[in-house]
Amino acid sequence: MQLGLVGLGRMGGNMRERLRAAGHEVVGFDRNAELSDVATLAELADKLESPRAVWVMVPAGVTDATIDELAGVLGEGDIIIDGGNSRFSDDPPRAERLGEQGIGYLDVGVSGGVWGRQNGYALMVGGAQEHVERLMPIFEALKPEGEFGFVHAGPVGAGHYAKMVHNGIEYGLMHAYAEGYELLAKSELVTNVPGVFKSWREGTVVRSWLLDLLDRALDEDPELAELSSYTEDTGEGRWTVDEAVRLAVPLNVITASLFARFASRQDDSPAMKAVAALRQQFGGHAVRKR
Ligand SMILES: O=C(O)[C@H](O)[C@@H](O)[C@H](O)[C@H](O)COP(=O)(O)O
Repeated sequence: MQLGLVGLGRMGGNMRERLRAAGHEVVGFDRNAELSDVATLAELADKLESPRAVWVMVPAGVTDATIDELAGVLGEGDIIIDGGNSRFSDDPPRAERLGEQGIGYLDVGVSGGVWGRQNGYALMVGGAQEHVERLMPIFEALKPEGEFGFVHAGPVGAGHYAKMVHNGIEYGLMHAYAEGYELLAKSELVTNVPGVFKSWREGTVVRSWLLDLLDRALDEDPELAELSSYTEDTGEGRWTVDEAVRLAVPLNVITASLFARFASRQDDSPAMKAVAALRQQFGGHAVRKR
């Protein structure tokens, strides 16, 4: 089938390749003319037969502006799919705005990163059944082969909600492996830390794709000596914790792993300076000066 694809960066560009390899006709647009198949969104709309489907794969900050611009060149019966990491609460107002023009909307949480082109992308979809059915050939081509990797999770917003929780789990899992790494690296007994992680890849209870990727990273740099510990986040973990607060769900592990990222950005901790100062005040305990 035909699909418009807006945003041809690391994710969108690879998705275009996977879809074309499956026989779909993809018309891609990107602000970077070198990546783009067409010069404007209007040209993209012209190249597609009605009713059109256009998948948006842009960074979360520019999604609404992109969708609004796109809505200006689409019309009744068309569908816009947002496959970026948008906050789930942005989806219903978007769907309502588009619905006033007769444009359908699906939100899709897409997981798989740069490996998706080869392994397929796990898809978590929110929206109306009739819209999901229309996009099924595209979903089939993008998803991994096999039984799993696709869910119609619920109405508009449910796809991004499922992806948000997925990413919260991702934070927690990564952090558990990371803490195990630090303890092994500090131990006086274990001399082959990369070897321990490698051995865990088969047969153990903790084998997983993230573990495989940590093994890969340790193959490249056994002591992670090249890296700084500074770790970014792009919002999904914060939204997960916001939801946990709203619903009073005790998200101990995920919250701790989010806060560990914040701590990773500090050269010095103002909070721990305050603790050191207080110990000195009440107990005369020694402090270290800078
Ligand atoms: O499932 C995935 O493919 C990843 O989760 C992907 O979506 C991305 O790498 C994260 O959004 C990074 O999120 P942070 O920047 O918050 O770690």
